[in-house]
Amino acid sequence: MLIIGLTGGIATGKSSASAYFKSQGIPIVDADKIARLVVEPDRPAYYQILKQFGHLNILETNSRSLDRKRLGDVIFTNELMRKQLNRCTHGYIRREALKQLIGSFFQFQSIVIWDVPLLFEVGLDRFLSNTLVIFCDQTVQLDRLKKRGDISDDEQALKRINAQMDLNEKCRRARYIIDNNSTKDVLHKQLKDFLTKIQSSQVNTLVWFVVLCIPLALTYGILRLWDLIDQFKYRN
Ligand SMILES: CC(C)(COP(=O)(O)OP(=O)(O)OC[C@H]1O[C@@H](n2cnc3c(N)ncnc32)[C@H](O)[C@@H]1O)[C@@H](O)C(=O)NCCC(=O)NCCS
Ligand SMILES: Nc1ncnc2c1ncn2[C@@H]1O[C@H](COP(=O)(O)OP(=O)(O)OP(=O)(O)O)[C@@H](O)[C@H]1O
Repeated sequence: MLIIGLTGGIATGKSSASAYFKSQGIPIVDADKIARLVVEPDRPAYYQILKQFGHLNILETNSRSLDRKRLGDVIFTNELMRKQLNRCTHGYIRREALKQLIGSFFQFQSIVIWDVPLLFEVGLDRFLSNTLVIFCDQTVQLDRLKKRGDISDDEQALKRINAQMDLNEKCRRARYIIDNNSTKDVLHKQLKDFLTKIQSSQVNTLVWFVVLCIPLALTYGILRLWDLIDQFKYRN
């Protein structure tokens, strides 16, 4: 199974690229989605966040859920707190992502897209030979970030952009780059060409399937057990 690490800057078009890949029948392991899942009330990461940030009013008014806007405002203006939040969440995000990747392997998928905004920041590129960066100029990025609605001014938007590795540096480290300065149609055309190129370079995966079957099944079992132990530990 070919795992393609998809990344970019905030609002450069990762989700738009993922949506295209999904429309082509390719499974997506989405780190942003997983990050939402692992902080739902009563999950272990939820309790860790409450312990670290509970004094900062980070719950929604009439529910036990995290107020994501408020937590975002806190961590995108404070590097130390951002690192603390990463420590509370990243281990759980990695574990869930690994489970989903193994799940795709056992569904005989030949390609999986792993959409990880912080792929280079957390060093995941060391394990992936196929990394794809969705790039656009910073003026376009700022414009798209503000148009999306949750951020109103340049200062706030720049804080979010600067909370990540410089996009040009990500492009330097990537194996493939897609320029998303133009329309979505142009983006889709480039992604189509990318898929054609990558599919033609695939080797026969049957041998790998046989070799990896047992170790991956064991890893999956261990990850499930680890989840159960964590749930039990935090509930009591
Ligand atoms: C801060 C939170 C609550 C804001 O939630 P919100 O719904 O407003 O934004 P969302 O989760 O959709 O993220 C939007 C984008 O922000 C950027 N981003 C998110 N977290 C981080 C971070 N810790 N550092 C730098 N950039 C980040 C990414 O580009 C992401 O695509 C949320 O992003 C979060 O829990 N972040 C910590 C987990 C994490 O690192 N997620 C990124 C996936 S690895
Ligand atoms: N080529 C394009 N033309 C016009 N709008 C675009 C294009 N690509 C993306 N957008 C828009 O820009 C915004 C950001 O795109 P998208 O959500 O795909 O980025 P992202 O990298 O996944 O963002 P995040 O880092 O927040 O998860 C969205 O509103 C999207 O519809």
